[in-house]
Amino acid sequence: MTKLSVNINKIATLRNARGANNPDVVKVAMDCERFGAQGITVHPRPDERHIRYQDVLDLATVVSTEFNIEGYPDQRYMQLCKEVKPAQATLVPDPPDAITSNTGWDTISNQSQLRDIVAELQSYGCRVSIFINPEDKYFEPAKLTGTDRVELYTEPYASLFPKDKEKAVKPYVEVALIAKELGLGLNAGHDLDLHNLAYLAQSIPFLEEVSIGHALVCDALYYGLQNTIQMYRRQLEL
Ligand SMILES: CC(=O)[C@@H](O)[C@H](O)COP(=O)(O)O
Ligand SMILES: NCC(=O)COP(=O)(O)O
Repeated sequence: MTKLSVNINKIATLRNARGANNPDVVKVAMDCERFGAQGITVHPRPDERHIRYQDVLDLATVVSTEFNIEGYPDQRYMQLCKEVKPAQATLVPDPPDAITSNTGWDTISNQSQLRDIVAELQSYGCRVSIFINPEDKYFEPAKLTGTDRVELYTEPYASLFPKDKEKAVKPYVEVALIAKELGLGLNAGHDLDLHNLAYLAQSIPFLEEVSIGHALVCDALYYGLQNTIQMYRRQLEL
């Protein structure tokens, strides 16, 4: 069964809008777990516009499910992972000014850099996942970095899904089979929501984890956080 990791970046965005501590991201993370989240994901960015580095340290003391820290592996990210030792470190190639993640790694030209980073993170006890586009050429080079998993960048799937879901999922199913053959674990994320999630999970039955933030937090405005998490969990159980 595919696990649901809730990305709480957008909770921090809301908190930061007023400068005080409402909503409290630590409390929300604990509540997400109580409501059924099987992991908590954060993606601190250098400008700390949502999750702050201190939040990550605070969350590390309370998260009892799987803690997943995403980010570009600069010095600060590596130091954070060394200190926190999250269950999973997800490497994302975002430049510092990216509004949100918009592509996966070129694992061909960055292979030796990634190999060193993966080895360092694994030496801290982290499982490592590399954010990757659904293009077959990136998978063997990803395997050669020593990474444990890859996370499929699902924005292209999500944007095509309303028009043609079969066409949208096809490249993902193809690369998922390559990943499986190579012995790479498989995660997915970005722009997944209540409409497109079940079809992806059913099309790739060995998908291990999805991380979902933006749409889930938007849905929580209408359905409440507890209901929403349960609704997402049910999509993964269909
Ligand atoms: C890797 C990925 O797809 C997510 O981490 C996404 O980048 C969330 O980050 P933001 O919340 O900053 O958009
Ligand atoms: N890794 C993807 C993630 O954590 C959440 O992405 P989104 O649901 O906020 O687009």
